[in-house]
Amino acid sequence: MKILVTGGAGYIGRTVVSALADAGHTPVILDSLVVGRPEFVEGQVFYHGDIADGAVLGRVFREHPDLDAVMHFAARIDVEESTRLPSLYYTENLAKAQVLLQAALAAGVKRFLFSSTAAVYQAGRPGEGLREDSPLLPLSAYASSKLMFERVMADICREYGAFGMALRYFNPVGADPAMRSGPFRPDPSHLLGKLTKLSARGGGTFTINGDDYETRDGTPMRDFIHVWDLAQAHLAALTYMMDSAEETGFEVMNVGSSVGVTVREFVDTFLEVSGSPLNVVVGARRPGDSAGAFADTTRAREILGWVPRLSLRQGIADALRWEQIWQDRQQPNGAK
Ligand SMILES: NC(=O)c1ccc[n+]([C@@H]2O[C@H](COP(=O)([O-])OP(=O)(O)OC[C@H]3O[C@@H](n4cnc5c(N)ncnc54)[C@H](O)[C@@H]3O)[C@@H](O)[C@H]2O)c1
Ligand SMILES: O=c1ccn([C@@H]2O[C@H](COP(=O)(O)OP(=O)(O)O[C@H]3O[C@H](CO)[C@H](O)[C@H](O)[C@H]3O)[C@@H](O)[C@H]2O)c(=O)[nH]1
Repeated sequence: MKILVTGGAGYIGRTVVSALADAGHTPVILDSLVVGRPEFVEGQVFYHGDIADGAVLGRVFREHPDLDAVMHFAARIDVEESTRLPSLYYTENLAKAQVLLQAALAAGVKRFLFSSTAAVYQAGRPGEGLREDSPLLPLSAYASSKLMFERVMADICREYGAFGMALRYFNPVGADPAMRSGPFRPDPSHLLGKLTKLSARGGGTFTINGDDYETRDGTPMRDFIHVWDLAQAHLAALTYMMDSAEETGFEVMNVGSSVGVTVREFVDTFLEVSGSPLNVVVGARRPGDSAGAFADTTRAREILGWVPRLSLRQGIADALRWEQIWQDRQQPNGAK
């Protein structure tokens, strides 16, 4: 199958591009490189442009009249930034996504897969997994823009007789196990990114943001999903949409490991896997943080036949290995 992958020069999109190619599909990447990396599109079918640029979209759909589906990853993803610049997030993640969706439908591409997020949910009850019908409470413009586009998609897919799916990712970790892609931001704010950078520097102090939450050790809980398992969920979703050939529909599905891991447990696992001599301290809560929860992935298991296979330890190990490779690639003359 031939798939248009927006955001295919980014972390998750590029990893899915590799998974698609490994499975014998043909990815066509559309990315503005506003964040994504030119290295990730070398050797790929690549269109450099914005997802809402009519001229670029015209070229993509004219030159690839045989596209079977769109996988839409392109977005702004910084939660904190979205609280400062909500208009940017509604433009990029909602308004532009609608332009892309309608261009795809007008070109006759009737299967559309969208990257949504667990950030749309209200924090769960301790010990209970979040289901797709659990209460929603997006706390940032980022999360709201994702939830709003889910709804736009549901309505427009029905109007056009198309099939849409939104995958709500929990916390992706790791890298392509074949090391073709991985996290690349120089100054990551998320948990594993920060730990990995400290470890690469040979040590330092890591601060746990609060230990007075209602969890088993007081630190927030998250559900970490290996990015390669996440990529496999996209393949399963693609097969499912193709098999539903004549159907109009819209499905929402959680993609997580179904295992709740606290920040403290995560840090301990990281220290074991990396062997890094980090100094771990407890600081204040991060504003806007929640006690968190984990995914109930019954729907993805039953409907897509998808189950995660890779452990958190492997996610951490792959992230560490990727960090080394990525740093070396950024220093082509061997200078460090
Ligand atoms: N990384 C996570 O933790 C996470 C969690 C939940 C959901 N998601 C979702 O997964 C998707 C991919 O995330 P990621 O981590 O790979 O992010 P990323 O920033 O690495 O990749 C996003 C890509 O989209 C491109 N892009 C952004 N705006 C564009 C535009 N207007 N036109 C064309 N290209 C544009 C960027 O250049 C980049 O290559 C996003 O939709 C994100 O909301 C990510
Ligand atoms: O130095 C740090 C960094 C993080 N944390 C804690 O680790 C947990 C996880 O934080 P992340 O920033 O890694 O991830 P979030 O669960 O906050 O989720 C956000 O980042 C995710 C990517 O990791 C997704 O993008 C998601 O949509 C977005 O809400 C939080 O309790 C956070 O406070 C620390 O204790 N210390």
